[in-house]
Amino acid sequence: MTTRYLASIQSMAEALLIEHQLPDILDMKNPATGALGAMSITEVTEIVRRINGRCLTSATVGDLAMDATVISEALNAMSQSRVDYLKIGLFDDPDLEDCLEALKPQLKQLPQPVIAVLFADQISDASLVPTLAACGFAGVMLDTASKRGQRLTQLWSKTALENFVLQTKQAGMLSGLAGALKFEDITALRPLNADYLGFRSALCDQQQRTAALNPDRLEQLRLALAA
Ligand SMILES: O=C[C@H](O)COP(=O)(O)O
Repeated sequence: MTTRYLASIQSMAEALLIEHQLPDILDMKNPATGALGAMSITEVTEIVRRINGRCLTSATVGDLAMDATVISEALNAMSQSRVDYLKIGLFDDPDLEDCLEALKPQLKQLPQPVIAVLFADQISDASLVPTLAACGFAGVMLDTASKRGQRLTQLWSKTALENFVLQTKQAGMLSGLAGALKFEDITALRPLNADYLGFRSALCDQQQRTAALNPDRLEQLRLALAA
C-alpha cells in the first residue's frame, strides 16, 4: 500500500511548480519564521483556490505562545482561507494544559478539523494524546521544533513512534510523522502505518527547508513511497 505523504510549500510559486505532481496533502507554512511559521492568509487563500480540491490542503498558524486568545484569533483568521486542515504547534510550556482547556469549545466549532503538532525534541512520549482527543483535535502530527538538530528517527525509538501512532489511531485521530525526515527514513517508518509522513527539508535544494522546493526530489519521494 502506498504511504500517504504531506509536502510543505512556502509560496504560490512553489504551488505552481508542483501543481501537476501534487502530494496527498499540500501543507503551507513559512519555514523562515519557525518550525510552524505561518504564510499570509491571503496567499493561503489563493493557493487553496488554485488547487481547487485536487488534493487536501493544510496550513499552520505560526509558532505561537501557548495563549488561547492568541491561538484562537489565529485559527479564526486562517480558517477564512478555506484550507482543509488547520495546524497548531503545541510547545512544551507550563500554560499548555490551560490553553488546551480554553481552546476546547472553538476546536469543536471551527468549520475545519484542527491538527495538533507535537515536537519530538520537546517531549518523550505520547502521553498527551488522550487529552488531545478529548479536546477535539482531528489528528496529531509529530514534528521537530528545532530544525538544526536531530531528525525524528534519531529522537524517538521505533517503539515510541509505534506507540504514538497506535494511541493516536485508537483515539480516532489521524496520525502524522515528520521532522527533518530523509528518504532513507521511509523504510523504518512505513511499517508503523501512520496516516501521513511529512516532508520539507528533504524536498529542497541542499536539503535546506528555507531553500527552493525541488520538483525532482518530490518525484523521487513519490516513487520511494510507492515502491
Ligand atoms: O509538516 C511537515 C514539515 O514541514 C516537515 O518539515 P521538515 O522536513 O523540514 O522537518
